[in-house]
Amino acid sequence: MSDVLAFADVGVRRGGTALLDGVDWEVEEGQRWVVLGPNGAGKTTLLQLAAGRIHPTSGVAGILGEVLGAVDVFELRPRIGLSSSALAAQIPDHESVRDVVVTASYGVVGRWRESYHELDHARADELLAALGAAHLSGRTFGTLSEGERKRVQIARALMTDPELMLLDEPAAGLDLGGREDLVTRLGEIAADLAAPALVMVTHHVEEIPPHFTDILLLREGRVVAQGPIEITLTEDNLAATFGMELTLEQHGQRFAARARQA
Ligand SMILES: Nc1ncnc2c1ncn2[C@@H]1O[C@H](COP(=O)(O)OP(=O)(O)OP(=O)(O)O)[C@@H](O)[C@H]1O
Repeated sequence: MSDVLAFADVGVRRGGTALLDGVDWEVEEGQRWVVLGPNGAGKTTLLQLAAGRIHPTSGVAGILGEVLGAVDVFELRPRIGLSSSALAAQIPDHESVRDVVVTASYGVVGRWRESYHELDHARADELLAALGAAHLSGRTFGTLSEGERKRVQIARALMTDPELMLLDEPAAGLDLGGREDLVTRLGEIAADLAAPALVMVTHHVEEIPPHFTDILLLREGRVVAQGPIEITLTEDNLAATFGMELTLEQHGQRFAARARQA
């Protein structure tokens, strides 16, 4: 198995602040990782590194067999799917949903719109259907609900057939039905052996989809614990991550946590 991500003693500093410190992390093909931690823990910073969008201040960050700093990131980025609200904010409101998805491949192959092959459109339709968004393909992005936008963003991130898929808080801002729908669909993607390695950032154990394999718990820029979910996601590790006593329940492949009552 080859490494998708190989971070060794990685740190990111801004001014006098350590956003990440001493992070060792390896993600292998076929793995589906959750990165869990409180606000400000450094989760988005970690994902930005994994996406090749920032460089470490210290340590070595390996991505898809290349080393950040010694590789042309513009060649690396198309191999990585990224879905985040910051990227979604750049999508024009008037763009049709089908174009939002199909244009993901424009930047990769650098072709003009006119020459886009019917296969690209078929792939976009297939991905929208897999995300339960086929009926939205003719709508403009600006008219979609938050939940619909999230599904379209994920279809877009999968369009280039990436080797690594990064999801930054995909369920943030969704109502209960929207969250459950998205978590179920992410579980289906995670169960698909042909799917890329996945890394999903979240604040909530309730949002961990079925079939995710591993978890990295982050607090104040440092790794609290990491490894297979079944042995790493414990009440003690959650308490150390969030700084409070928590009870953890497991229902099948789903989790729920709340404050421990006195
Ligand atoms: N350019 C910067 N200069 C100084 N501090 C920064 C900078 N960028 C981020 N930070 C700080 O680094 C910390 C980690 O930020 P990051 O966005 O990675 O956390 P996060 O875990 O994703 O948080 P959230 O869950 O709230 O989105 C935060 O305290 C943030 O304020």
